[in-house]
Amino acid sequence: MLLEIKDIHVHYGKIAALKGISVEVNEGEIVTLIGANGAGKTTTLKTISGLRGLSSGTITFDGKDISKLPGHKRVMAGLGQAPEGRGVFPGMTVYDNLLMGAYTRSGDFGDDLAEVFELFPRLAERKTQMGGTMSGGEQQMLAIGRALMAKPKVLLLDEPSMGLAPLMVQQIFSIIEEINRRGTTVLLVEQNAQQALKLAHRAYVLETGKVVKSAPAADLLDDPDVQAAYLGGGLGHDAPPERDGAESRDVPGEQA
Ligand SMILES: Nc1ncnc2c1ncn2[C@@H]1O[C@H](COP(=O)(O)OP(=O)(O)OP(=O)(O)O)[C@@H](O)[C@H]1O
Repeated sequence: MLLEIKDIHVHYGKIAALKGISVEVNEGEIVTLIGANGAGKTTTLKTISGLRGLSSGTITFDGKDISKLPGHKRVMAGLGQAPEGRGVFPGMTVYDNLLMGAYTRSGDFGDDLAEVFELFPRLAERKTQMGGTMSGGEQQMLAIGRALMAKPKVLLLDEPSMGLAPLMVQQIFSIIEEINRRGTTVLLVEQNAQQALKLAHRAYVLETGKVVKSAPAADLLDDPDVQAAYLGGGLGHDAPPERDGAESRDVPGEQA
């Protein structure tokens, strides 16, 4: 197992946000955490990346206990993050934003930059544009591209679909699938349960700081409780996900 979160408890002051969450991520998987607002999804991700401290429990990554490691050392160990709200540096160019993602590395990263531009042709076109003037979807691409520049083993994604038009959500999700196909493990937090369950291999459902279900994502798409609570009251799903990623490299230039 590549990443194991075991029985973590996290507090904001006296408020218990996570009450014993356990999540496992195997190498090569896309795992998603879904749940209502306030369930603890973002807090789980922040705790894994080191932005929040634990009250108890352990986080093991690549065989090592990283529970007490500072955030930048977790990035160096191979945990990359595209945070909620994207965190793009608004006054820096797209190119410089991407270089910031490689700050933990030494040596040549030209090949990685070329790969990011291949995955996101839009970023290549807009290299010299200021990050803050990019559209919402483009900023999401930039945040993911920047995280990839650290060459992560696991990519942590916090609500990449937030605020984006459906077509842009499709594009971002097909690129995430392609990134995974090329070898990066993904832990995805999503409000958009339908899309997340179509993309992921396995999923955990969080409610008020606890895991209430975990199963293969396809099973949860068919689960009546999950449909009622998170999938628009049983609208169900349509076509199965594209798993070959064939279309993800020549994404048409849509605005969010
Ligand atoms: N900085 C904070 N201070 C106090 N309480 C917080 C803070 N951040 C989160 N919480 C609380 O912790 C709980 C979990 O929040 P979290 O943001 O992890 O949920 P979430 O599942 O990601 O929700 P959303 O989908 O709305 O982002 C909520 O009750 C929230 O109010």
